[in-house]
Amino acid sequence: MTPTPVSDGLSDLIRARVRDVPGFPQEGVTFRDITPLLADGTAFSAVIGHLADVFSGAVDAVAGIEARGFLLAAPLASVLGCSLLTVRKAGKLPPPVLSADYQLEYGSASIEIPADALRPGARVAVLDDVLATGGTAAAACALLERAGATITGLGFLLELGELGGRDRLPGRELHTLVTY
Ligand SMILES: O=P(O)(O)OC[C@H]1O[C@H](OP(=O)(O)OP(=O)(O)O)[C@H](O)[C@@H]1O
Ligand SMILES: Nc1ncnc2[nH]cnc12
Repeated sequence: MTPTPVSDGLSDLIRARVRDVPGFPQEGVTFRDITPLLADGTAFSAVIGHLADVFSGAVDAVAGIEARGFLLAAPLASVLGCSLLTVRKAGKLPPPVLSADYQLEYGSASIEIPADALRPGARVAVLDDVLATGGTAAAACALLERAGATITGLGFLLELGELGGRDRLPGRELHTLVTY
């Protein structure tokens, strides 16, 4: 993949458009709300353009993690002209599925993909809005690898550094646009 530094302008724009909400969804958590960024077409296009530069020519599929990961993965797959794969919360997909359980910063959950989602060796980029504890992304990578994927790298709009998500993803190529 192309090493693609995030420009100061893009980094500043993202920070300006992310709203911090202390105490949501529970005491002790500061929620990073990306909806103002999504509402700014210039900022959102710049984010997708940056991710396209990072993953251009390096992937066969982009996997987005439900729900907010879809918001990045779908436009990115469209720009790259590659497959879009949706990694869904449990119970949404018809069988046969592959599943993985994981812990969140505020709860636990399961994700699923269709059992025949990928051809063996497919090069996959995993996309999500936030890297927090890394549990979701680690589970998604494990699940996709069970389905035959080669994980090219992971892309995140935001990384919450103090939650140590990187440590759950050793040896993975991580691309985060802004770190808090
Ligand atoms: O690094 P982690 O600690 O695993 O947390 C990151 C995940 O948490 C959020 O999803 P959430 O499960 O809140 O779902 P949503 O996208 O449907 O809002 C976020 O969109 C990531 O998927
Ligand atoms: N603090 C946070 N803000 C937004 N999304 C999150 N996903 C996990 N932790 C989060």
